Amino acid sequence: MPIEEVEETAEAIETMEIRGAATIAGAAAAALESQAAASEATDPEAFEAELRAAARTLYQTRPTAVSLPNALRFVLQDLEGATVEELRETVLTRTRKFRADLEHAQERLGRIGANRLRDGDVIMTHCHSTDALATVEHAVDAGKDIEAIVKETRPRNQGHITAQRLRELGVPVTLIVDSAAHRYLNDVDHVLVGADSIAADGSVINKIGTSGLAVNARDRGTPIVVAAQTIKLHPGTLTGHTVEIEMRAESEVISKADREKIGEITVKNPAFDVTPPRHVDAIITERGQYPPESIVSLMRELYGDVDEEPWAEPN
Ligand SMILES: O=P(O)(O)OC[C@H]1O[C@H](OP(=O)(O)O)[C@H](O)[C@@H]1O
Repeated sequence: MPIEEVEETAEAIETMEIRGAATIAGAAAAALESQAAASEATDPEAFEAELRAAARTLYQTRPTAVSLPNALRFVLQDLEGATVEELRETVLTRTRKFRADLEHAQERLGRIGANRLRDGDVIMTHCHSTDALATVEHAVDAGKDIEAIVKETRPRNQGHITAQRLRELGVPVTLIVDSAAHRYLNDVDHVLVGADSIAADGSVINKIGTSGLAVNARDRGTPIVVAAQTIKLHPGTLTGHTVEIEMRAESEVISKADREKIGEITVKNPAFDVTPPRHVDAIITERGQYPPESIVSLMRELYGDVDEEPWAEPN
């Protein structure tokens, strides 16, 4: 049985109290760290079984952001240690490293992404991405004036979080409903979004509405830039796996009362969509800027072919 803190983290990820691909990964690593620190296992097998159970609880929360399994894999792959204490030390060292790397990567990605933004540029955002905002923060720190048109991002309105963070950076914000994006793209220099997963062919899996925005941006000739640390690279897609798109509750889209008033309808609420590489101009990572079609080389270098899940129950 995982400790209470792991259960609480899993619940918070599921209900989106903890959300955003990078934040989810950091929280999952922190939960594994707590599990390892609190474990009272007396033999290595029991300790590893506890960690695997904790990882499974975290893994089952949301299916699309690959940063979550990438975090779990970083911590649990090929665990080394002959005693519980050695194993605990390995896990604690890895979880701390993972969390520190996460912060450094975002900082570095931000510095690289800021090079694309020029003084006076207007960006359009979709959803709330800490990686995307890191690029704006670095541009602002470098003294550039940036303005933002922020899509509200139905149904959960994460655009409000983006608007608030941008205001904290002193960036002037215009909030629009999602369907107004095409109208305002003429005023925009870059569409700037994050990612939950990036597939080997360079497809970007991000908040529902990203692919439509990218099509509109192409129509208007506005570049679309994706800010995504390398923990968003989905190594399973190297071996033919597809990225599962999370379907969320109907209640996020329509209230029970409204639904009953309308009569018999089907409601669908996919949380993400897939933007093909031809609609993406650049993917900014902490390792540099990549055309989407060449991201596969970075994926292979960093992850190789990953097929196993180190948190699976042993046969
Ligand atoms: O890792 P960072 O850049 O913060 O966020 C990446 C992505 O995670 C979010 O998903 P959700 O709101 O958790 O469904 C958005 O789709 C956002 O673009």
